[in-house]
Amino acid sequence: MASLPTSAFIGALLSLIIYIAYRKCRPHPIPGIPYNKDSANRLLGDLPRVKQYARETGEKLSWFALEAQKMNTPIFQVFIKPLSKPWVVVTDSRESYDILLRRTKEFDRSDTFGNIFRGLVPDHHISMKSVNPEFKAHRRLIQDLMTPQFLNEVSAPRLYASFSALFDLWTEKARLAQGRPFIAGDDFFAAALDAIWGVTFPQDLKDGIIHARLQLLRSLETLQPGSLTSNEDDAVPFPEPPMPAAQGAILTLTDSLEKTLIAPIPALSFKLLSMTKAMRDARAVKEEMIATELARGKARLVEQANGEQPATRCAMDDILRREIAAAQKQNREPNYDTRTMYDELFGLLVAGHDTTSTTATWGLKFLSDHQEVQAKLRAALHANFTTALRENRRPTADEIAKAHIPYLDATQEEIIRKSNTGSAISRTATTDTVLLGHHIPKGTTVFLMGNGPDFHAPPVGSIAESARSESCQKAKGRVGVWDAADSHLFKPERWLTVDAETGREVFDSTAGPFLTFGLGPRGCFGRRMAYMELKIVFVLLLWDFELGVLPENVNSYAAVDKLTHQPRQCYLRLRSLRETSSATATAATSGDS
Ligand code: HEM
Repeated sequence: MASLPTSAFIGALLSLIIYIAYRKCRPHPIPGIPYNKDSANRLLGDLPRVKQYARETGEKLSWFALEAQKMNTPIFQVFIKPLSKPWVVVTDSRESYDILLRRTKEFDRSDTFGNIFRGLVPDHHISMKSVNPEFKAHRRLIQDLMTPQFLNEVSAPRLYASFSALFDLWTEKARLAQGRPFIAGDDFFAAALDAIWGVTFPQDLKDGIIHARLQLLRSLETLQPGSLTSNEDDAVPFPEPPMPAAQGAILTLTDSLEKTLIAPIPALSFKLLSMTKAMRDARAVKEEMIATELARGKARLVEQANGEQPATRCAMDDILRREIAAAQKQNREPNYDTRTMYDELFGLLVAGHDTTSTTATWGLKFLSDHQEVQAKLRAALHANFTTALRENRRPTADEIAKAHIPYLDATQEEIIRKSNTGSAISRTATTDTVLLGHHIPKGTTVFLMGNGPDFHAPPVGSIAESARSESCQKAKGRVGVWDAADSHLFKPERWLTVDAETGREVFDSTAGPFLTFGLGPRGCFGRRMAYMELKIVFVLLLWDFELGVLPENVNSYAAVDKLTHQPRQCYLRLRSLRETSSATATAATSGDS
């Protein structure tokens, strides 16, 4: 047994070791940048506060915006990852634009953002640094997918067909619901998945989720007894066919991505998550689906090269053709069954459906709540698509693509701005640098918030012009600023101005800042497709329906931060405006399967 002085010595030594370990492990603030003092004294830093906020609200990223307001500063630091550098948060649009557009040598794809995807799609370019030669090779593989030719010839017809099918489904729902509200968000997510699936693989629309839902509803004369209550504000439940296995797998896998967003050790959390049966099954289904599609694609390309089939076009076939061309140039055999192929293809499905559908579902809510915007936009559409109106049909994909309607552009941009689908963009400092006069050590993650001060709320704090970088000072005035009194409101008119020469109302894309797609060389790759998709959606939606005012109990603006910032509730109360039967109109206008 140790004598008393020895025990005291061991106790003191242990206390010292614990104290040194605590000093080492607790957050180490970057000098000069504001932070929460209590958090700096906690081993887990700000993490417990964010987690509590997330438990209470379902949101994570709005916590950062609120923190800026509480501290009244456009730059501060938070301690989210134990044993790691603090994250620096910026809520100033000029500085954020400067980092994303002009300081790309100092700031690259962030490790935090990359880690979200690294577990699920380790070989997708989204998690790679821009200086990685692999990044450029991956981008070359998919570069054609956002060209006007691919978008107009391949994407547009498929997007048009998928959303026409969705609106056919909603015509049936409107008929059966008899003026009552119903859940619309889930249908929209399904339609967006059908759409990007059909752009990526040569999938028949009839194998999609919406077609199955439509078939089921068309077979119903009326709903089950009890579905329609006497209260016209009660939401109507609709029966749903089972989710096809492959699409179900994609949804399970997409949902898993959000779990690593604020995990202390993202790789470990993803590993643990991957061990669950649901994830193992989903991954197996996804791998088999892509393997089957790749095998069919290869066979198709051989037949096409032999002149046995006309050339098909979908994203996968384009990517395969690119790989063949690259292999020929490098005098090697083409590599089809690579992780790169699997991950880039899967990445299109994930990045291409969750984001657009989140944005559009917010749009459904804004339009339902702003009857005046809806009426004005519908009038603008009727004034523009006069032939379609006269012929009592939907505008075609081609007519929509060619239309220039300032109020449509303005409404769409305002939906994108207000949706906050991507609420924050992050970058990692690739070198020691300076931000708003503060030293930023190499390796620090910087969060550029697009959801609070300066974007949707009055700016906070004040910034001396001399504290800004030279490039930021030079770019002053290139993008407008929002009126602090109404930046929180949904107001499409903020994007309109009068052309001094013609006196006409025009859309001004630089009227003010938003970060929904990120910006710069690592901004959203699919932005053009997203714009095309949203344009088709909002034209067809307002052509086909009047979106009624919703009862309060199904019209909350509460959100949940998953991979995107999604509304918790997305209901619609629809009145069909189409005089012809949906089936006839679709056949006449889509010109697609
Ligand atoms: C409204 C729809 C969309 C929104 C709001 C959105 C938002 C974003 C955001 C915020 C980023 C990160 C940007 C940054 O760090 O600066 C991103 C990246 C990306 N998005 Fe989108 N996106 C949308 C649609 C799409 C579509 C349709 C596709 C493809 C079919 C797509 C593919 C990608 C890819 C591949 C990246 C990674 C780019 C890179 O790492 O360089 N996105 N998107």
